[in-house]
Amino acid sequence: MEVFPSSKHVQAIKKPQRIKKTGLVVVRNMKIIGLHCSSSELHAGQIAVIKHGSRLKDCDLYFSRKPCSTCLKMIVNAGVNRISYWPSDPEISLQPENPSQTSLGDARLDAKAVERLKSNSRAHVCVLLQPLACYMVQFVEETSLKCDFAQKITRIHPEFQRSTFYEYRQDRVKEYEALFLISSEEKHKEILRLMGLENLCEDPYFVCLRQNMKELVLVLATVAASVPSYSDFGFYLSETSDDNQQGLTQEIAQHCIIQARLLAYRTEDHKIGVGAVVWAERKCSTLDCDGTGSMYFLGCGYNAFPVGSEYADFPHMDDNQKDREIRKFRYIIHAEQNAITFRCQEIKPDEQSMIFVTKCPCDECVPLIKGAGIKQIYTGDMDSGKKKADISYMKFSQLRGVGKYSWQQNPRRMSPNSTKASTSVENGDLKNKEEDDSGFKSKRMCYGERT
Ligand SMILES: O=c1ccn([C@H]2C[C@H](O)[C@@H](COP(=O)(O)OP(=O)(O)OP(=O)(O)O)O2)c(=O)[nH]1
Repeated sequence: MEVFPSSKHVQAIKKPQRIKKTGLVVVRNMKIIGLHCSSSELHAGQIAVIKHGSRLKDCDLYFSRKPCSTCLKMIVNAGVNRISYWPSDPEISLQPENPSQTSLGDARLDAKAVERLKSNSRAHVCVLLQPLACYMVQFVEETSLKCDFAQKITRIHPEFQRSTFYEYRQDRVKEYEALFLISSEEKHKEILRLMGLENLCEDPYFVCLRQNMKELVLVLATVAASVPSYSDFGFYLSETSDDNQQGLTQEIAQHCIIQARLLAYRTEDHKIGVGAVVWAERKCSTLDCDGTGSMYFLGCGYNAFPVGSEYADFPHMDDNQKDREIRKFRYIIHAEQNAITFRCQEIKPDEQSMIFVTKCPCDECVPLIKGAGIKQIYTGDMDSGKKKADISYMKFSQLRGVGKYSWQQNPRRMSPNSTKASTSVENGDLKNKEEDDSGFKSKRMCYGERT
């Protein structure tokens, strides 16, 4: 969340600030009800209080940094159940070279106050960092290379398959390591001690902790590399879309589809994981106190059997297995279906709502998305037009009235000389040929940034 891209509007009015952001996930009864990100004015915990108020009672909060005393006192006061945090530099930085205005002395005082609040609060404040399952990194690597987004690039640029993918991943690893890890082991230990985590400073606990943190960063980077800003690929309005609407920037669209890809790993279908995230864009920008800007989270889901069912309750067979009676399709709840069922807010008809889904929505889901009032779909369309015995993907291309942003090569760049290119729709924007040519020069433009 903390790497949620700023909207163009925000970038234009605010000078870029070197603030290390904090991400926060709010969970109630095992369901995500909020995804937040600190802004230049507010910390993530403060944003959660503004957005959820006393509804935070009994919620579990997951912070990407240990919250400061200002945030902690308010969320403890709201009656949260558990606060978990990433064991690196806390919200008020304890790194001496940090350019923030707070002095190291103040940061130490705050760390002490946080410890006091922690020991006197009913909420359980802890580090939740389990070792990854065996082969998880390898599994994520293989499935990332096979996912619809990487596959579509590979069809046109076969070199992407391995070498370029790994180059992309390496760039992401560097970016995320700078954000989430402390390179010096000694400095990391010192910070852990100041945060009251001296028990993690001894080996083998310290080595294991750093190893787990590195592996998680690698998983995140691998998933992110499967939806890269590669060549002229991006989410562009499908030819069959009749909507002339404003799409998101490529950066935001890619960020949200990466969230969906991460969710897909929670699947209960051992053959394929599908993830879906629903966001909406607020009309009134005065309410944008969250680091996610005018975007706010509505819901998310992944493909799984009905809530409460056990592994052996339902069949797990697929289309390739002969006996139709014992196939999974009549039982499994699709990612979009879970996202819509467990949404935490209403879908407002006058606002732009959008679903990000890792697989082309099937014939069960297409009418559901439209009926729910979702205005845009961001997805891969590799399965579009496939007719199978139990699950088909015929309705997506026929869908009207919903903006379909499919992962593809920029349609205008594919035929720069054709007359169609001069009036084609890029993320809903009608542009003339002059603007179009400037898009070739500017990477931002060709990725469909809004102007
Ligand atoms: O819009 C959709 C479509 C499918 N799914 C899930 C349901 C199911 O768990 C899986 C089915 O995917 P698919 O159609 O690709 O079938 P498969 O299991 O991969 O079998 P096949 O080999 O026939 O492609 O994807 C969704 O969550 N949303």
